[in-house]
Amino acid sequence: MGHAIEVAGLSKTFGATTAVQDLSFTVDQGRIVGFLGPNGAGKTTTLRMVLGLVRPTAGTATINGVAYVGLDDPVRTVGAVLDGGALHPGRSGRNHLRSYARASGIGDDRVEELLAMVGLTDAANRRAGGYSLGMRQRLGLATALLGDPKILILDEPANGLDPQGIRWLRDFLRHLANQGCAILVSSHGLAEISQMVDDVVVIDRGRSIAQAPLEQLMASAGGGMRVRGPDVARLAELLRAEGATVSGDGDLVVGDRTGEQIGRLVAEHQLVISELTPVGASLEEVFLRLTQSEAGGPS
Ligand SMILES: Nc1ncnc2c1ncn2[C@@H]1O[C@H](COP(=O)(O)OP(=O)(O)OP(=O)(O)O)[C@@H](O)[C@H]1O
Repeated sequence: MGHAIEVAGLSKTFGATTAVQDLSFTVDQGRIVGFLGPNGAGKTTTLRMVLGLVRPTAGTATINGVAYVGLDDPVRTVGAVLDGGALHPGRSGRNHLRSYARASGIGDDRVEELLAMVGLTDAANRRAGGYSLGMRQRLGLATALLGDPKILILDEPANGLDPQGIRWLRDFLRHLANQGCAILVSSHGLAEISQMVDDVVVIDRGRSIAQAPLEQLMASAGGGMRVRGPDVARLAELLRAEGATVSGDGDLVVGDRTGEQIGRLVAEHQLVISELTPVGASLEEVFLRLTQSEAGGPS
């Protein structure tokens, strides 16, 4: 089966500005992919190209193998929230959803189902203009999900959410992914979405600078993994034998293995360790290091 979302050699220039340059990545069913980059990196432009709102200068963006404009039933195939979900401030949350539902031939029972899913049933008759940012984000999500799409594209969904809101979003998106949804979420900060994504695509000035499962990215871009415990000397031998970078005597610092890889080796050889933790670099530092290492120019 093809990819839910596939971006291949995608580029977009606006006059002299190159917003996106030769970008390629995929999103598969059941995965949540974080699309990361500082402000102006080209995230929104990319999402808009995937959604057929901006025409690429070069390359392709497809949904289930076809361009968005060629989809038979876009509302039931892909849901998107751009701009935090634009809404009519005078309308109630329920009427907002009903108007979108009617435009797509979707019944009012689906509206009620979604209000309950995003926790807005009690606030459904209040003016959406008076909603908190978190409530507006949830109304946007509900709108995107009206057609029960299996692909979801969210531009900065965590923006402005408090920790509780971010946690709610994380659980909500994970639930959808577990049901087979493919989800692409953009963010300008890694910390905001680190708890909710499986894989990350990092872009800077329109170009991809890293693509990997989050854990792998942390292991390679961060300060490594620290291991403590009675059997670290034996573990160091084993790791060196398979070519890993290992430093330290008492505590080991392993530069290029994920926690899972080290854990497997420990289990395989029945070693005893007391601690296995990522070293030093916070998520934000990892992200800054990745984006700054590119600042010297193309390699
Ligand atoms: N319609 C447009 N006309 C001209 N330039 C544009 C247009 N849209 C985007 N750009 C430029 O393209 C670059 C990428 O912008 P884009 O909005 O895609 O970045 P972003 O990563 O989404 O950033 P942000 O998080 O700030 O929205 C920026 O330099 C921006 O000024």
